[in-house]
Amino acid sequence: MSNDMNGTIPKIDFAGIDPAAASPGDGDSRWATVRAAVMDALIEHGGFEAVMDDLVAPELRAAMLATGGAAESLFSLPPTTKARYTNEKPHLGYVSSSIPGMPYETFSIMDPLSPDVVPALAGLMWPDTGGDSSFCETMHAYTERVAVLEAMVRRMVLESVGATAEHVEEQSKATSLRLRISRYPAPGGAAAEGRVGLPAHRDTSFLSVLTQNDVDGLEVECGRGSGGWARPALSPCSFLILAGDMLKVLTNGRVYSPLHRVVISGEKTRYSCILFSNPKDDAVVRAVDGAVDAQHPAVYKAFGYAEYIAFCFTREQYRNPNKVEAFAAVGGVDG
Ligand SMILES: O=C(O)CCC(=O)C(=O)O
Ligand SMILES: [Fe+2]
Repeated sequence: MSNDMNGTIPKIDFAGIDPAAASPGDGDSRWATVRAAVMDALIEHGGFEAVMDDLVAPELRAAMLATGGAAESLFSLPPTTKARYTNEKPHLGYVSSSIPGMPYETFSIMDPLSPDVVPALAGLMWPDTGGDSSFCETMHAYTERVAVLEAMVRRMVLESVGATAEHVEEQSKATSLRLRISRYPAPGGAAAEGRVGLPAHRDTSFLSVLTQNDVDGLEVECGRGSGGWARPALSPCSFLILAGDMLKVLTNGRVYSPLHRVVISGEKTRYSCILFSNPKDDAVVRAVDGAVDAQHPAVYKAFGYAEYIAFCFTREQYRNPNKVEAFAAVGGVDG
């Protein structure tokens, strides 16, 4: 697709980190080592591949993403059925791309761990059976496991910029999760070079944790835009972590929010599953106290997340790759 595909992003092994430990604490040297690697990767590239063998059991992963799994069963429904999953917000619910040559479809599910949310989706999709219980169980179990990794990485970042345990806790309460499941049909021989499945953009989230079936496609800019593009080949036990614009704000600009895109080639349909963490709509987003000092003056003004999202969806801003700078940079746009 691009002539600049020579980038790489770091791979970080989470072995030895116990996600069940309520309080890994500063005395835990393995935690501190992984935390330092996470922070370096997010500062340098805004993303990394997390390898965590025991986070999601192979059967659960297959039930979600393999042939016949929850993602495939959802997208196999007739278009009129899928279209029932609507939301008044433009980025939520079921969306199919209206761009010719880009037959991408996605379900964006707000608060996927709230007990009624996935059953409500299943009830709309399979009204005759009142919702499919194995679908609901798979979606819930999968999201719960990936959320453990998301919370760990967010905590590592916050600790790295001086947040106290209370602040980490407070920040968690102001965070909501969104699950996005997407399908990118195989272009087949017609697109030997690859077809853009999703144009380059930055995520508005704190963090995005991505898994996929066995079809690669995600490309990430490296080195804060100066290191070429990487196309990580994800293994079944790896998770691609990307920082979004809101994490950049929390860390007072230290963490980078990389451009990324999806480019599809080959004969096999790609399914991806992304867990996003975002500020709640009524949250005020501002840098963590410890991230602002004499050496690091505030880069962004504090702002309401709902106002920011409304700004992102205006016609003028929709394609702007530097929305957070346009909205909240101290002293105007500074890139
Ligand atoms: O589906 C993917 O691989 C990436 C999608 C993405 O970047 C997004 O939904 O924000
Ligand atoms: Fe994205």
